[in-house]
Amino acid sequence: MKYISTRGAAPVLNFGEAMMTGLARDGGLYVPEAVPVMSKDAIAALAGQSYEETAFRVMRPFLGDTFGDDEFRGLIARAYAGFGHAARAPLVQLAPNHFLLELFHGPTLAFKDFAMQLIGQMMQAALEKSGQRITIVGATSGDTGSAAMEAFRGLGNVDLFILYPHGRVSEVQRRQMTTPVEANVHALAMDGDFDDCQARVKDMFNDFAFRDGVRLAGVNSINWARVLAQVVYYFFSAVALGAPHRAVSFTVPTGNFGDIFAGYIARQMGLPIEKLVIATNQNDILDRALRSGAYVTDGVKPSISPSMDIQVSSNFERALFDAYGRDGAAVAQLMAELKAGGFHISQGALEMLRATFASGRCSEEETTATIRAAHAATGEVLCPHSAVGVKVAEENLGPTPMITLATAHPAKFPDAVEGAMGLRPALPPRMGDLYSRPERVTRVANDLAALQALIRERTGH
Ligand SMILES: N[C@@H](CCOP(=O)(O)O)C(=O)O
Repeated sequence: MKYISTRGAAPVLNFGEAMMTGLARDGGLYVPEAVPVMSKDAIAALAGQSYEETAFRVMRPFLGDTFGDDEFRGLIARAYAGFGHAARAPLVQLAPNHFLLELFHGPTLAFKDFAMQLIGQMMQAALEKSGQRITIVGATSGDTGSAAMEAFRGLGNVDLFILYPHGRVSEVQRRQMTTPVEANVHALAMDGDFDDCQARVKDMFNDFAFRDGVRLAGVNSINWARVLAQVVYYFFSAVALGAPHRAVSFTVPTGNFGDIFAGYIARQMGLPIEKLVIATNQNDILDRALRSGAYVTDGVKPSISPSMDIQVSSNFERALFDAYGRDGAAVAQLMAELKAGGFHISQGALEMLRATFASGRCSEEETTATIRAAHAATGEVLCPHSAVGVKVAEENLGPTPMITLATAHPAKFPDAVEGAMGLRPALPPRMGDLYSRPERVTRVANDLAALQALIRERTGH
């Protein structure tokens, strides 16, 4: 299995190399040269299997010889052992044809744990073999950062730096990043919004002297391994509802486009997915782009679903690569135009995207109303991101079962949930002392050179 860049001008890599590389050296994102297809029988045989076994069978064809089978099974087992639900990703029924996939039973209470716990294991195994030490720099609007801290804290061969937008994540998210005591993890509160944080991370990857000097790696969904690990729960939930004999649709609360792109890969692998519905909050660039063809940034607006406060959705580049017939030069041109504010998607590419994705937007008031209504109707307490998904899913219900991804636990956003339904969701007992733990954070300016100096100093490079 080979991996190529969406901009067509970076070395072709194997899985292990792509995982440790993060962003391609031409600024693009790695994707498989060809997506392996699972036969109908192989999908049917996933029925009744554990989450771990499903992960093994779905991911194995993408790995080449990076890990042996027994080794990979061991990594998967360790990754999911700490989840707080025996099913790992339980399905809850909300309405006759509407299901919620609870992806918040991992250690940091967000869907990011599914991939981050596993790539933590995979990267650690790869580093033990190579004897290397790496520096991971990630950007977060709240959930990726906490999941990465949890997966990499205390590892001897990794220094982890997480950039988050100062004042724009929930208190629980912030404390999850600022309270780990291990010296190898660093929370950096940066001036600006998530797009600024993500842009500085990409700048660091595009500065080869810095990148090679600190041995830079990434754990955002620019890293293909992150996306791949998220493909698994599409299979797991769809099979539980009768795939491959019955098609399903998914609605995905979307910010950086990585989670829904994982659904797109599942569809390419042969999972019968009828519709993939993009659900956005008031930062609705993806919904606008799909409706009008204009992908134009408009400034990030803070919302009660902060993890989705994003305008530049990194993984949309992967979808564009396919929509433009895998023409790397065309994608590179679009990304250059994006730096200047935006671009227009060609008619052919737009038709391809619309054949796969639908979209919808949820305002702040609608998010609050959905939290309230879902609780009254079903007893389910939604986080604001999941509420965005449920509201948009309700507009897209039809004869095909709809699965909405519940991306985070409501207790990560207690103010928003309490504001909506008058009840303050409690953190699980194991996190009960989160509010009393001392915080450790460095305030940083949105300044590439200063950030690089700080990282060099702390890593000794
Ligand atoms: N919503 C994310 C933003 C980063 O996304 P990623 O999937 O590329 O890591 C967050 O919560 O940090």
